Amino acid sequence: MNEWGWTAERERAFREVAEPGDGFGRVALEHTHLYRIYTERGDMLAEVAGRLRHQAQGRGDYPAVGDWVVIRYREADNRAVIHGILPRTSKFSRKVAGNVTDEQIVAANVDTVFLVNALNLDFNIRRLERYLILAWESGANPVVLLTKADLCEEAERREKVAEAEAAAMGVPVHVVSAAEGEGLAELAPYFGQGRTVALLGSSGVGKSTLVNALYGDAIMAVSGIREGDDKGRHTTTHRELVRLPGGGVLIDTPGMRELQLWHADEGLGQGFRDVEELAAHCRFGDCGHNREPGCAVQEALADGRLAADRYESYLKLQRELAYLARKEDKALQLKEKERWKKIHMDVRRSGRHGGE
Ligand SMILES: Nc1nc2c(ncn2[C@@H]2O[C@H](COP(=O)(O)OP(=O)(O)OP(=O)(O)O)[C@@H](O)[C@H]2O)c(=O)[nH]1
Ligand SMILES: [Zn+2]
Repeated sequence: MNEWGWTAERERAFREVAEPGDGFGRVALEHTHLYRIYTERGDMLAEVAGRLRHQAQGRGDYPAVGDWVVIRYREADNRAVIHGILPRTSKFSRKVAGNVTDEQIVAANVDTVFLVNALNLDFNIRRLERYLILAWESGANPVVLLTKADLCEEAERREKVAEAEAAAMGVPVHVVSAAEGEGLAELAPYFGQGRTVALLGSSGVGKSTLVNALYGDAIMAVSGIREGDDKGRHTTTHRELVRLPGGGVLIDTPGMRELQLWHADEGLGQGFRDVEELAAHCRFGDCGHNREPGCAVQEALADGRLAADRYESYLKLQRELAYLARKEDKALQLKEKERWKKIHMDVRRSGRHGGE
């Protein structure tokens, strides 16, 4: 299973919890109540054990694409039952739709996340900053991909690369053209044996085209068995985690396309290390960076070491995160209130029974 990302560290974690006869697998797809997983015995369907379901406190406690799970084989129907999830080395999560702030994992155990931006018209440095925050928060290593190089003049390209490098602060930046195959060879190191890569980027930046280019002609071999649908046409078997023919594992889930900033204070700090480092030099620990004397941020803004629009962007993201945190707080308070109401009712109900 090494080619799927199984490591000695995961083996140790598995040994700690596994019982004799247990196996392990990696989640490739989530259906409504079923998971498609890769195991030592091949590709199979798995369901979540009742106990795991009862212990789950939120959706984040359920398996997600990319997870390594502890399973028990069910010989009778060649399925498996998932009994546990091994510790995640990284995770991308989003809020569950609706009011209550619950976490849904959209991809787990990602080593490298490609932050995909197109070099033509929709290149946007502010969006890249958001992606970087998300990436730092996830625990995966970000890599910036600037796609559609063939649609961008040389001079403009250099300028955009410089902008991206400034925002990315040490994160590698690669220029590629999936259409012309340019720059793809540079990406090979991220697809070493068992290394997992996920893609993050808005619609139309060229993610699917890039995936196809990375697969090369082998896409059919990777997708595995062809299944006939009821109209008699042939479709490939859908998986959200697949192995590339040259090595490496690729995660491409729709959920990755709907990621929002959430619980990203740490990511914000890492994505804007320049601002945070300046702030650490302000005279006052609680400096609001407005008109306080000895404000290192204002000084840097004044002498141009910190660009005004970058600082604006930082403030905007900080406000956004604070807003989300307040919203979540409210949701939690409501949930707590509901819980107490229910306990109260249960107590009353049992009291009434007791009096009969
Ligand atoms: N010229 C050029 N066009 C490209 C390149 N990569 C993708 N495109 C085109 O850009 C359009 C969008 O590409 P997709 O690969 O579908 O983009 P995506 O990011 O997967 O979009 P979603 O599936 O909506 O998330 C398509 O018309 C592609 O042909 C490239 O390197 N050069
Ligand atoms: Zn300050």
